[in-house]
Amino acid sequence: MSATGRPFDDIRALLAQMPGPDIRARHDARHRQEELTKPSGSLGRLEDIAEWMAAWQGRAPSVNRPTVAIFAGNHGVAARGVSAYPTAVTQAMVENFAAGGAAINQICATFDLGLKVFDLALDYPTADMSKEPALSEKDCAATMAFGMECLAGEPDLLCIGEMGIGNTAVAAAMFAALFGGEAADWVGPGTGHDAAGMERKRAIVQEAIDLHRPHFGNPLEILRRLGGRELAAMSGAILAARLQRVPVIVDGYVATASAAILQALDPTAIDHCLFGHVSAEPGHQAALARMGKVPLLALGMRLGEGTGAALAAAMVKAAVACHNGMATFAQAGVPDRQ
Ligand SMILES: Cc1cc2ncn([C@H]3O[C@H](COP(=O)(O)O)[C@@H](O)[C@H]3O)c2cc1C
Ligand SMILES: O=C(O)c1cccnc1
Repeated sequence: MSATGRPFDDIRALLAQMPGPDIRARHDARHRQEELTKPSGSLGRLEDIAEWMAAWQGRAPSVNRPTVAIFAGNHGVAARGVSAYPTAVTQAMVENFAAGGAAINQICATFDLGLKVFDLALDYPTADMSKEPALSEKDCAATMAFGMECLAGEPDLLCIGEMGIGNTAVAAAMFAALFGGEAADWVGPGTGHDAAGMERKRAIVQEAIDLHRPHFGNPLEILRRLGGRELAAMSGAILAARLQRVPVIVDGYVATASAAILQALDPTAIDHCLFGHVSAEPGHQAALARMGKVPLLALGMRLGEGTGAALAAAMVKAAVACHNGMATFAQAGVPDRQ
């Protein structure tokens, strides 16, 4: 953290240092696609993915250390009943991740993905966003810096997921702050709510929107006032990945809110991100559309914990395997088009 200035100044300084895509590597990948033994363009989006990987890795694409990072945090606002489940589930699920009993463990095992779980002061929920800012500027910036640590194992493809009871309410408030509209436009059932639960969730998210509205012009203020620790850590992780030229796959509704903060700070800040799936949480499609992002998968999932991103990572691995392992027309002696 800088000795002078405000904690967020360091984040802004990093945003100013973001590398762009490697045009040469992308061009080389495009060229190779044309020589592989398939009709031109026939691998559809897999071809775009191979080029996107090359552009952000700055070389011929490869996936040797794909990693799912799950960030876990607790939210003061959860005590008001915005979730169908109790706050204790966050810690219990972190233990379940460690024991191998969660959906994400099985998906990672199926596709040979590494899994890292970062729990963020679970015994100390953030302040209730409906009453006060969830985090101080200092804590928010420090938590973003902590999120950057997930690059330590040098992943070459990073999937971003989260665990935090109540965080679909938090994400809904953040989307309203970033994209406009009211709570009703962004609040969905999350883990599942009856009509009364939905009504309560909407009312509480609306309180948070009304309280913090004067600050909606500043994306980092939105993150600290309405977000929480896992949201801040995911924003930091996505930014750090960019700085280290690591392509990112963003998970569902909640992880997308962290990416949206970075895009609001700089429209190019999430060009190295692929959106793994569209969640069944109703606001996710709307948020992705606002961000100009087309998700890879649509499986009707609404779990979080990195599951949609991890499934998409399997597609990225397949795209890169085709790109690197297929024979060219010349190698295979297959006649090219006339
Ligand atoms: C057992 C269980 C496992 C989960 N894994 C992810 N989430 C997901 O649900 C939470 C958000 O939904 P809400 O805002 O309604 O609380 C997050 O923790 C998210 O990752 C889970 C939720 C539960 C209950
Ligand atoms: O899409 C998500 O990220 C999501 C949806 C419901 C519950 N938790 C997370």
